[in-house]
Amino acid sequence: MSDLPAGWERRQSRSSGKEYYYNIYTDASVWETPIEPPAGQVQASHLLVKHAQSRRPSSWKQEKITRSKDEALEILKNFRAMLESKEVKFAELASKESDCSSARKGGDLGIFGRGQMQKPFEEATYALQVGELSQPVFTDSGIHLILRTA
Ligand SMILES: O=C(N[C@H](Cc1nc2ccccc2[nH]1)C(=O)O)c1cc2ccccc2s1
Repeated sequence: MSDLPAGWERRQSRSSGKEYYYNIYTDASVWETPIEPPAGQVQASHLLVKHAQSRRPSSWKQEKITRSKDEALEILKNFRAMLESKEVKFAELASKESDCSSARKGGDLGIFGRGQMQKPFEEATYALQVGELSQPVFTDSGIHLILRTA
């Protein structure tokens, strides 16, 4: 049986009996078999809070984002406290609150290598251990919480 990347569990759907996969870090469930990223590549989920100075101050959540950068940081710090206290799971919170279109996938960005994401985001992700949640990370898109998942 192919072993799964760290953090993933194989489960059986009670309704369909089909096998699915559950990630213990994000609480995300997916049908497709998770794969280990190729050497030198990583996988991460994130929750993005945009602000008026974001490169694109608009999202699926809010057509015109007017909050200040300081307000965005306060909001994100509150989300981080909720995640740390296990009050809410990452995928659930990101799906409701992230200003990135990856919200519809619980914040999952998939596998990426160096040179693909904005530098502050890349550096922060590569510095995390698998399963670790970042401090707030600032990019031109806004302010992020990053959870490295592989
Ligand atoms: O750049 C994206 N979305 C932008 C916001 C954003 N800016 C980012 C900067 C670094 C990493 C993720 C980021 N997401 C938007 O919706 O305005 C991406 C969305 C998605 C969705 C699925 C997989 C990768 C990506 S990258």
